[in-house]
Amino acid sequence: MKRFWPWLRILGALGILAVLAGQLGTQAFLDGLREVDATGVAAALGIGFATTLFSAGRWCLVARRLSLQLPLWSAVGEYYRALFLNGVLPAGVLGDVHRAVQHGRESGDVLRGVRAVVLERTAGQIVVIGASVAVVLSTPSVVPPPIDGVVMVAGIVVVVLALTAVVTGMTAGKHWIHSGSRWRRGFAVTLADVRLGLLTKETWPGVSLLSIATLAGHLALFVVAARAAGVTAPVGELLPLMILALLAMGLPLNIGGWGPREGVCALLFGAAGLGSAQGVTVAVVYGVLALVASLPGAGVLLARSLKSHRTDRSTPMTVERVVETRLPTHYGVFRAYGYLDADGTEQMALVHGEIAGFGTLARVHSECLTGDVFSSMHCECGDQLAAALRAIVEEGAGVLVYAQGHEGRGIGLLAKLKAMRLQDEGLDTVEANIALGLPVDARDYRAAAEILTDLGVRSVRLLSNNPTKVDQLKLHGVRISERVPLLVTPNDENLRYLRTKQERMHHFLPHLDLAESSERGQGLPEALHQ
Ligand SMILES: Nc1nc2c(ncn2[C@@H]2O[C@H](COP(=O)(O)OP(=O)(O)OP(=O)(O)O)[C@@H](O)[C@H]2O)c(=O)[nH]1
Ligand SMILES: [Zn+2]
Repeated sequence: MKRFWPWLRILGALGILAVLAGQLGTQAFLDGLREVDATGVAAALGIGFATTLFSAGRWCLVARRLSLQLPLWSAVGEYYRALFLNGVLPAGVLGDVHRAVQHGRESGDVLRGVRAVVLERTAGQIVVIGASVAVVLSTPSVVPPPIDGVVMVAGIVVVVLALTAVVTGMTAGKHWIHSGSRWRRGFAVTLADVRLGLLTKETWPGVSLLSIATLAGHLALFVVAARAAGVTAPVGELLPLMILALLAMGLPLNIGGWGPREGVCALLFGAAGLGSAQGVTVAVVYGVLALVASLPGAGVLLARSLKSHRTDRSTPMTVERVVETRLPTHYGVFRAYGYLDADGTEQMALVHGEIAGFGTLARVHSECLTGDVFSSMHCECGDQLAAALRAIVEEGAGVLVYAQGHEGRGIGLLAKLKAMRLQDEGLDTVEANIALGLPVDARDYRAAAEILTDLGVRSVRLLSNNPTKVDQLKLHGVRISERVPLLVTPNDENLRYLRTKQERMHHFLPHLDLAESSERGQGLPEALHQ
């Protein structure tokens, strides 16, 4: 079924267009294509910019609430590219799928990235459905059956789903967040994201306003299309028809929005006495203008592919592989690779099993003498090192790069010890570095990135909770297909330190919240431990 669905959509859209062409002749379509002039193109680009800005703003609001970084201008670029791809590729959603997965990968959390896009698009659809219900209730005379019925059913479905989400979120969701079952926990996390992304007072007013502004932009483009097609009816008379046409574009049976829109316009314009053929012409002009409005997306697509082509060209390596030897450990047997980096620092990587070039499970572990060797409870490095080696062996293959020169987040061992003393006196881990006149994080990831490349790793599933580490490795050309959490149980000694990492350095440490809300001493769900 999955394989046939895209073809079914295309066949559905083509079917609607063919029926319309059969009944009304192809003239209405040809008229539509002919009516687009320079003024129409300029209006489309201007309105398109405004609607893209509003939609991208909505995406930023939702994504940031889900703790994903997303600067507005990069969101605008991605949105443009998605609109263009939605318009030119079959199925009408591939651009959005690409945007969601890409952003999720860049943020190190694919599922969250996808949820952010689904939520912001859903918010837009809910506003269109709400406006359509308002049309049916206020001017039922312009909505012939079966369109009125379909709109009301859509409205009821939205209300029921929203109520179900709220009620389940307040009941099962609350308990399932602690469940041992991955599926239940996934469901609870999704519900929590729906609440965070759309329903809290920090998001819903902004998301609603931006969705209404986006809808207003689409309607303005429709009015431009109607005027270009020679329709002189007052805007007030046209708006209800256009709202319903926009709703139809959300139906799955379309190609880049084409198909249902033309069908619904033919029906509605016919019922309003404006002529079915005229309706199809308006819909076709709208389709062409919408495609024009998305054209900057083609520019973004080109610019991004040129950029990735450039970064793909290999830059000279600064690390030198010096030695390779077998290293049996308590966790399993590894191959140890010794390198010298550009500063002459000795580096080492451990490889287990046959690593695939893509999606390799990898850990870039910053050296921590106190944690890794002496099992210090001030930080969680030692436990993470053990958990990472265990996870790699369990996986059957993977890499651990032990990054020397990263001690104390790059400030060195003695400075770290001083920072730890300041923390005993009450400063937090960030304030302590600042008080010493040192950077909060001075780590350089170039050598680690080059070692991964040298070992033939093309993309990694990175064991880390640190978004900056993800960004830094990407900056040095490492492709990160997924960020895999590496959570270890906190103890009384490091809870405050971990909280600071969560709050001030934006590390993803959701288990701290779970630990706090679960009964004291009960610990964490076992599955959270790697
Ligand atoms: N300056 C300073 N460095 C510390 C402190 N505690 C641990 N470190 C160092 O922090 C480095 C680890 O960085 P973290 O920020 O804890 O974690 P991370 O490696 O960036 O993130 P993960 O990949 O999630 O483990 C190690 O090199 C430790 O030596 C501290 O209190 N002050
Ligand atoms: Zn440490």
